[in-house]
Amino acid sequence: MRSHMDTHTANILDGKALSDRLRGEIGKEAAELTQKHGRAPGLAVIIVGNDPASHVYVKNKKLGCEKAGIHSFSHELPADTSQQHLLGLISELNQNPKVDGILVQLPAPKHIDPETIIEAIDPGKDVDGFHPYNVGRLAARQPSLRSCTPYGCMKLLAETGLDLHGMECVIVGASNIVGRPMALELLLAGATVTICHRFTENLQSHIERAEIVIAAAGKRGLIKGEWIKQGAIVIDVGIHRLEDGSLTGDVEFDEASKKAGWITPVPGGVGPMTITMLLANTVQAFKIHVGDE
Ligand SMILES: Nc1nc(=O)c2c([nH]1)NC[C@@H]1CN(c3ccc(C(=O)N[C@@H](CCC(=O)O)C(=O)O)cc3)C=[N+]21
Ligand SMILES: [Mg+2]
Repeated sequence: MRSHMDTHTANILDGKALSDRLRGEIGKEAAELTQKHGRAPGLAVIIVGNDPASHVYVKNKKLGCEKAGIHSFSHELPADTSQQHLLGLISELNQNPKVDGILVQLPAPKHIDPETIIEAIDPGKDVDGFHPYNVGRLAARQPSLRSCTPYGCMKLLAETGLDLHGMECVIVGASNIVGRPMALELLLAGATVTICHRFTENLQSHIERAEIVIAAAGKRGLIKGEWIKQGAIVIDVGIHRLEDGSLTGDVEFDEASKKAGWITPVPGGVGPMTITMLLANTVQAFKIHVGDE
């Protein structure tokens, strides 16, 4: 394999292939645990409203569960579901011994406060890793359930075989669900971390010195290919649907590929890994609940 410094066309970090491999391992472990404990790991998925894109994601999560031998419990609620009703359902699922993981698909309708919902989930069942308890565990270097997208990005980075200690990492985007936990993951791995966000001045100057770029701004084509440092690793968390139905990311892929040593495609990069880590977290939550940890 080529080293990360001498290429002119980037190596592809194939999230689909890595997902297939990891889901095979997760499925094997789920089968062993089902045999040993007499029940399968269970994931409850709640979706409020009828956003078509959200329904596609939820369908893919349920399909992923099925294939990995994880039982999925589906709760599809109308858009006018009250926050109180949703909190009642979460409380029931928190008590349900067959449910190891609870996921409330976001975004929820405007009359529902996502922070209140996330905090209502038992941290031991928070397979999204969004609860402040789980974010705090990661911040304190004692990770428990880790946020799926950053966790998936760490698995992709591990595929390069490179030691992350002392690497210059630049994250673009400071959201609760990607940028911030991503910084905590990279810090835990020994990297030097910069988070850029909407108030950052001269984004280009930060990208130009980055050995690892994590693009999670949610702005199509924000990261210009010519900014990328020769040989850098580029992880594109962005996902944008174009008018012709195709998907693209936050990075100018073709141009960036000429500079990067490694790059994730969109689709087929971070997206499948997010669902894979959700399945991994559900198996981990099961082990926590049955005391098999
Ligand atoms: N509570 C919660 N947890 C989430 O993890 C969560 C969420 N809410 N809300 C929405 C975002 C988005 N998300 C994605 C998952 C998989 C792909 C994925 O598999 N993408 C495929 C393409 C899929 C397609 O064709 O549309 C790919 O990149 O190859 C993308 C995005 C999880 N999210
Ligand atoms: Mg952001």
